[in-house]
Amino acid sequence: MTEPAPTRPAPTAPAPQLIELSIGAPAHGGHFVARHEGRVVFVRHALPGERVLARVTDGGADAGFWRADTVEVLEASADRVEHPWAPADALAAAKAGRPPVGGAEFGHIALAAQRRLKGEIFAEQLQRLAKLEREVTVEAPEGEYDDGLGWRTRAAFGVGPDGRLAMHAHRSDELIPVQVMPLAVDAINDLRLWDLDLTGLERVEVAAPADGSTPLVLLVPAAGTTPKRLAKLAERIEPGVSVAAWEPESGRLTRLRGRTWVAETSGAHQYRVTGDGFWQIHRLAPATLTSAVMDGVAPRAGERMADLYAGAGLFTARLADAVGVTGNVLSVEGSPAASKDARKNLHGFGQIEIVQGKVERVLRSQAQVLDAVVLDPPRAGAGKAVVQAVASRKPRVVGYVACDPASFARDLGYFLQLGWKLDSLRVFDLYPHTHHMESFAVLTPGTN
Ligand SMILES: C[S@@+](CC[C@H](N)C(=O)[O-])C[C@H]1O[C@@H](n2cnc3c(N)ncnc32)[C@H](O)[C@@H]1O
Repeated sequence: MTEPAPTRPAPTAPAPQLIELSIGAPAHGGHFVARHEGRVVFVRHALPGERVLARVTDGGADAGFWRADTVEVLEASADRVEHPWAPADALAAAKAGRPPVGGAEFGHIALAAQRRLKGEIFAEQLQRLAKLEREVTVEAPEGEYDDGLGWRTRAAFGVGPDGRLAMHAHRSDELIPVQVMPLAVDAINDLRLWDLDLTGLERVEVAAPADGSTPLVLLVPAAGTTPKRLAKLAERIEPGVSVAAWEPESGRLTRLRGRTWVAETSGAHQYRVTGDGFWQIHRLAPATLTSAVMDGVAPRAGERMADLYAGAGLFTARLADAVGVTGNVLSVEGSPAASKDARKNLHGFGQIEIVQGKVERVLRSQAQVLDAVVLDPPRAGAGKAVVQAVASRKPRVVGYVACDPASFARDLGYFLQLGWKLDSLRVFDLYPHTHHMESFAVLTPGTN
């Protein structure tokens, strides 16, 4: 089952506040399916086979389904463990009379069971959306800590009305104070942002490269905050860290101290990533995914390739190394800032053509023949038009990196309809303690 679309008709009558439920299968989106008087309830913070008391967070007499958060476990699964992060622990939060923060909704599940459940969810999406039966095993990235913590090189925080560091509850505007975030790398926690009075900010975002190079703190000002106040705030942040003011609506990025970008490393390459530009979040993701892409697509010297949704050029550089000076890599990225970074990062390669623009438009305007294509779209996936445009270039192989099993399965369905087959699929647990996962599929022309 898939997480339902966010918009539903407004309920006209209130649901009971607390209900007792028997928990069934996992559903995509971090929920588990239960039924109450015949109605489907999507329950968070539970486990299959459990009996729980849950608070209805979204429901009404005429609603097609309800949502609920577990507040007490009446019969626990053997896979239930102590949550590693108190603000995200639903049971502790219920006792304290507040909702849990989002971002670690699988923390109550043993890591091995998290991966097993993710495999089941992925397989269900394949079966439902691509009509493909396949068992899915979820791999831990090589070098992962055994507690699955300390992986996030990027973190975004809110600021509470008292000026303290906070995070949002799931699907809510409510801000819950937070301190140490155990999912983050040490360099983020070492900043001790929770000690600061952040009044005047709406949000703080931190990027801390896995190789230990200088972190960047982005201060997102609340309306009316003066440049003087931002400069004062920047002074209070640990020395040796870059600080910039960032206004997401205008895209304006103002240097307050150090640089407005971080230097990331993957293999022999260095990448500049400006502001909130995209970089894979797990400290091991760049190596894990690059190695999967290179093994799966096996680029050959002299080939013509495309790296679509290329970001700062993580895969482009490695593909260019492999095809060499007689080959060619078309690197397409939609964000002007990320594309500018890619231009800087890849300027040493004569065989790379960087194009800034939407993939769907660029593919329409370029008639280049392609031997192989790598695509790594955002959560919404590539969509039918891009799949058709890619397949029409008749590449020998397509490598599809995906962070959402539902949009991937939908796009895979389009490839299958066009006479392509799924050669191999790897799913990686690059978001431990959350319901998210990352996958890499190798697709080739021909039928399964
Ligand atoms: C999941 S990230 C992958 C980036 C890169 N492959 C990496 O691993 O670092 C997706 C990228 O696609 C870009 N993007 C989103 N929609 C796009 C579109 N329609 N056309 C081109 N790029 C797009 C985003 O700006 C983002 O950089």
